[in-house]
Amino acid sequence: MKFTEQVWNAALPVYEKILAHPFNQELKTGALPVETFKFYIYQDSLYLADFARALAVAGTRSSTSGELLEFLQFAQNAILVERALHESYFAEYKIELTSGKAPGCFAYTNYLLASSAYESYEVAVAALLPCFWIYKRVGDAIYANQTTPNPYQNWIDAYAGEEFAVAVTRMLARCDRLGEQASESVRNRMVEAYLTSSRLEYVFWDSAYRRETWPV
Ligand SMILES: Cc1ncc(CO)c(N)n1
Ligand SMILES: Cc1ncsc1CCO
Repeated sequence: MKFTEQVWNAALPVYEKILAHPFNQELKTGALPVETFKFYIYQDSLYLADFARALAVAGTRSSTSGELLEFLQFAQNAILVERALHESYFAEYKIELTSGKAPGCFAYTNYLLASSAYESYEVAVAALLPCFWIYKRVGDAIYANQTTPNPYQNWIDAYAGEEFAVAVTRMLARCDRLGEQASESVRNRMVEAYLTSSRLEYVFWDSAYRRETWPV
């Protein structure tokens, strides 16, 4: 079985919970409170900044310049997407939040940064896959069932769009190649990393929905 098929099946219950989460259900109908969306966009800007670093670091751990280039391009896009958030949503919604990472964002970004530096290249890449693939699937599912007009149309269009799809396809092909070449023990750790990041995707959305703060 292809690596991506294997992990999709392994994390399917997590994906289903993500899709059913009230954050995504309300994003789809447009009923999500704007304050919740602002909190999410702010956390996502903090996320994307570290996600870009983790992509770049993972790239440096590969053994080919083709892979390095691929991950540096992903990293560059993540920085551009982060900057676009400032030009669009931060300006439109006058987001001036300074609270820093909520616990959910903190957990996810630090997991990605740590795996990119301290896990093997293959495991680091597997940890980065849900960021692409789950967002693509969530974006497509919301796009197909959305209420229009929808105040969150731009967000939906970005993740259901062609440009994002190209990056996701490249990442899926990369992961299948790595999974195919990996030893059984490395492949098992890749599956585990994919599952952990999938859970952290859920945690991130849930944190945004609750506008999570530190308990102390
Ligand atoms: C939390 C999170 N995961 C994935 C993506 C898409 O890369 C994003 N923007 N935010
Ligand atoms: C996965 C992902 N999300 C925002 S940018 C990016 C890398 C795509 O090039």
